[in-house]
Amino acid sequence: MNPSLPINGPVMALTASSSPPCATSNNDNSPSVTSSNIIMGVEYKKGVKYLVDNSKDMKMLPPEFVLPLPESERPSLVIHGCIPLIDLSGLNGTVEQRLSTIHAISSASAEWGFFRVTNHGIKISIMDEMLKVIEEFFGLPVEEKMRYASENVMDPVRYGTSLNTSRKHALHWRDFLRHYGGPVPHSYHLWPDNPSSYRHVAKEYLKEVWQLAIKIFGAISEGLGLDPKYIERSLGEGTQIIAANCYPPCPEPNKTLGLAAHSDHGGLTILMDNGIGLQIKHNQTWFAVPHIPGTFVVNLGDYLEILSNGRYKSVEHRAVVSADKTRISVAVGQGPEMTAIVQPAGPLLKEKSESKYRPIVYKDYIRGQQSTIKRGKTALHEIMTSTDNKIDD
Ligand SMILES: O=C(O)CCC(=O)C(=O)O
Ligand SMILES: [Fe+2]
Repeated sequence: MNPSLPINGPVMALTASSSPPCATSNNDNSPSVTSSNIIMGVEYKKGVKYLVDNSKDMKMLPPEFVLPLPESERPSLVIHGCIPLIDLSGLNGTVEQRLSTIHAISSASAEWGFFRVTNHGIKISIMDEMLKVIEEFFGLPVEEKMRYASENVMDPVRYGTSLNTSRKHALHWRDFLRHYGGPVPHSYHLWPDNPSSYRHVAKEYLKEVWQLAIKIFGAISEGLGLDPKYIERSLGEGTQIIAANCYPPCPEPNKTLGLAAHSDHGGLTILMDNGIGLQIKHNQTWFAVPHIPGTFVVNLGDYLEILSNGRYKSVEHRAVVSADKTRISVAVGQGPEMTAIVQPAGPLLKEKSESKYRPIVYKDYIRGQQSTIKRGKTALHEIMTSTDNKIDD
């Protein structure tokens, strides 16, 4: 990568299910997990689904999962509606339509760091197939999933639960499968081979998602006044990471989270799911993201916040859980190649001293961000303020 490089639509009515939260808190890191790996007689590292399936009649949330959330951060304290929705077909339309779509993407990126897209060009059939193989994966016997178990955050393929189980932290109600994708699928031979169609379907899906990301990166580049290929070029060979999440039904959903508040490390995360659960923080308020089949949710990650020198903000988001439904989400992050130096785009700075972020190698940033049990945007704030390039975890 070149070292100098590193959402508008119908606005729905606001309907508050309760008053909006106002305080930000990232304090979900109380060390409440005991050194034992056993919860209710079950090895919790095998996953929340395994725990639920093997603890008869779980009526209360095991204390290890109780997150010390202040009242204002409770999952049910959320606003519904008002999420930007962008019709991407405008990018292939007339000059006016293109400009108006680019404008919509720029303003959503600046105001929300988040938007939803329709007419994105990815067939519904491949989206459905991808969701199906992920559902099948999480439904496999635990021994099969544990073939991919790893606590090393940099391993190319990982099955696991909560955040980072090598560190003590209050547990999160979530199992995950993560692995690298394309654009060059180096680790393809390590991807799950069960279900048997997994590799084929995931490869196809990840290729399509990468192309969609490149289209949106182009619009974002133009919106920033950069060459349309600027961000694409900054990615070099690029890194794509899929994080598929499974959130089983939870006995006391208001006391825990599937995934605590965080921002993603890459440029753009493109996400689909099979139900509601994603929440995003906007103006210090948590908004519930509705589930609209056939559309994608697009999150701006830290890489774009840094590249834009803070003009666009990576969105803080979290996943809440439900009392009666299993939710699956498939989040795919697109970022630069691992050795890329992440820093603001040269053409956006008149003087070097205008840079608000210290340069950092992308791999080091991911390692720090994934290892930390501090949540929110702590990793990003640390590279804004620290005098060295190390993220303190
Ligand atoms: O499940 C969700 O909606 C959020 C997933 C997510 O934020 C992630 O995997 O980074
Ligand atoms: Fe995320």
